[in-house]
Amino acid sequence: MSEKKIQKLREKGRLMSASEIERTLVRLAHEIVEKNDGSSNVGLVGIKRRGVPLAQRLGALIAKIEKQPVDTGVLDISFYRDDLSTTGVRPTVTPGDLGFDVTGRDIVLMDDVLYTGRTIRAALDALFDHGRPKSVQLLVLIDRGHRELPIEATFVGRNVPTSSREIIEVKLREIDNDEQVLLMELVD
Ligand SMILES: O=P(O)(O)OC[C@H]1O[C@H](OP(=O)(O)OP(=O)(O)O)[C@H](O)[C@@H]1O
Ligand SMILES: O=c1cc[nH]c(=O)[nH]1
Repeated sequence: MSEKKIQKLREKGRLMSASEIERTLVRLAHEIVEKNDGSSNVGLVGIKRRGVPLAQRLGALIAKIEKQPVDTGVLDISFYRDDLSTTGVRPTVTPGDLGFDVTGRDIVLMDDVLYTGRTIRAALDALFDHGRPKSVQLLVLIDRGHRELPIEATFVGRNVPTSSREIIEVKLREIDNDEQVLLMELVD
């Protein structure tokens, strides 16, 4: 969960190309099916924004593997973030439409980058306002370390050890009109 400050960034290198992202998602789709003994009770939930295309793509891949559709939903955590002002009046949270009933389901929550874990903490709050899943697993395309909360991913596209001056930029064609993962560095 980054602070939206203007920061100068320099590209250090490309971590994943479009085809590497695609191959990684194929592997992750197989891992989800293997861990859940199929997909009949699985529901995929993408955290807005870049978790959403990941959930849609994994849904399509799993449907192809298992030959049955997979429920896929969207979680908007904007009102659940702990970086909202603590002095002002907090908005009353009304969960938006996730897309399907999560109660009793094996939910695979997903996002592009896992860093401090604060986005996922907020997402779990938001998810449980929608219902009570049987289990929640976490999938991230990139785990860059630096956790501030006891959160770990069940499925990881790639582990990328980073320094605190580095930033991972995931670009997905549905949102960014580009498809790659870049390692960036803050410039003083
Ligand atoms: O583990 P955390 O420290 O919470 O960081 C991970 C989050 O940071 C990014 O979102 P960001 O808030 O930067 O917004 P973005 O979707 O506009 O990139 C990323 O998409 C994750 O959701
Ligand atoms: O490096 C980071 C950290 C949090 N979120 C990102 O998208 N990249």
